[in-house]
Amino acid sequence: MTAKVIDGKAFAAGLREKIGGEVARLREEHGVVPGLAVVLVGEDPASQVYVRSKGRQTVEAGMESFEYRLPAETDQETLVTLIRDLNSDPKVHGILVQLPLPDQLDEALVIAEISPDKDVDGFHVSNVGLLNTGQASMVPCTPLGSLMLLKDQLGDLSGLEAVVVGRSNIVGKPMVQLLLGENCTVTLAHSRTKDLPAVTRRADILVAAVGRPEMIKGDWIKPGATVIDVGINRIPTTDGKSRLVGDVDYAAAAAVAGAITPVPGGVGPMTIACLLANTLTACCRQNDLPDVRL
Ligand SMILES: NC(=O)C1=CN([C@@H]2O[C@H](COP(=O)(O)OP(=O)(O)OC[C@H]3O[C@@H](n4cnc5c(N)ncnc54)[C@H](OP(=O)(O)O)[C@@H]3O)[C@@H](O)[C@H]2O)C=CC1
Ligand SMILES: Nc1nc(=O)c2c([nH]1)NC[C@@H]1CN(c3ccc(C(=O)N[C@@H](CCC(=O)O)C(=O)O)cc3)C=[N+]21
Repeated sequence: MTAKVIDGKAFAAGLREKIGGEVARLREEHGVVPGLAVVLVGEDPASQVYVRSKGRQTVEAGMESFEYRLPAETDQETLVTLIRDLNSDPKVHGILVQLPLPDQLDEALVIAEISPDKDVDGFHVSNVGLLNTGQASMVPCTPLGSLMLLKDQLGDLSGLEAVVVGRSNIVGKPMVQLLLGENCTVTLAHSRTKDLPAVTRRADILVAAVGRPEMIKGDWIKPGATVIDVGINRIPTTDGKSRLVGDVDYAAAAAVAGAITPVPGGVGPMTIACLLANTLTACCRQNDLPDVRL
C-alpha cells in the first residue's frame, strides 16, 4: 500500500484565496485593512526565510505587513516597548514575535506583553486558558493547520486514537487540546516516554512534532494511519547543499500509512495560512464585526 499524500501546499493556497476574498470584502464594506506585525530578533537564517514568506503572503492576501528586525543583542525593555507600541497601534491587528528568542530575553514575559486580542500565535496564557477550557480563542497556527488537514482527510475524528509526539507549548500541547475537542482519545508522548514505538503503533492519527530528522520509522506506524509530520529539519546532503526533512522517515512511513503530509509542502504552508486567518479574525473582533467563516 502507498499512502495518500496530503497536499498542504494546495490546501493552504485555497485557504489564502478565501482569506483574500474576505479581506477585499472588509476593505470595501467597512474600509478596514487587516494588519500583521512580525518581530524578528537576531539573524537566524531559517527564521528570516519564514518572516519573508509570511510578509509576502500577507501582502498577497491584501493585508498590511509590518516587519521589525531587531539586532540579536536587543534587551528586554526595548522589545517590550515595541510590543506596547504595537498593542496600541490601530493599524496592527496581529502581533507575532518569532521564537525562539535570544537567551537574554525572557520568552514568557515577552509573550505576556502581547495584547491577547492581537496574539495571532495564540501563545498568551489567556488564549491558552481559553483553548484548554473549550472556549473560543486565538488557536495556535500549526496545530490549527494540522487539524484542518486531518478533518479534510478523515471527516469526523470521534473516538480515534491520536498520539502526539512532542510536548512544546507552541505545537504539542495545543494539538492535544484540539484533538480532545474533536473527541479523540489522546496520548502525548515526549523524550521520557517508555517504548515510544509501541505507543505510536496504537495511533490512528500520529502527529510528530519533535525536531529530530526522520526519527519516526516505518514500523512505528499502524497500517492505514494518518500521519501529520510537523518537523522541519534542515540536513546536509552529499553535494554540500542541504534539504528539508520532517520528523518521520517519509519513504518508509508512506509504505505503511493511509495518508501522510510531506515535508516541505505539508504542515508548513498551513501554518502561514492559519496565521493570516487568525489576523483576519483578530481584525474583525477589534472592529466589532462578526467572525468570518473560512
Ligand atoms: N511546520 C511548522 O509550521 C512548524 C514546524 N516546527 C517544527 O516542529 C518540530 C518541533 O518543534 P517544537 O515543538 O517547537 O520543538 P521543541 O524543541 O520545543 O519540542 C520538542 C519536543 O520533542 C520531544 N522530544 C525530543 N526528543 C525526543 C525523542 N527522542 N523522543 C520523543 N520525544 C522527543 C521533547 O521532549 P521533552 O519535552 O521531554 O524534552 C519536546 O517535547 C521542529 O522540527 C520545528 O522546526 C515548529 C513550529 C511550526
Ligand atoms: N512565534 C512564532 N510562531 C511561529 O509560527 C513560528 C515561530 N515563532 N518560530 C519558528 C516556527 C517555524 N514555523 C514555520 C512556518 C512555516 C514553514 C513553512 O512554510 N515551511 C515550508 C518550507 C519552507 C522552506 O523551504 O524553508 C514547507 O514546509 O513547505 C515552516 C516553519 C513557524 N514558526
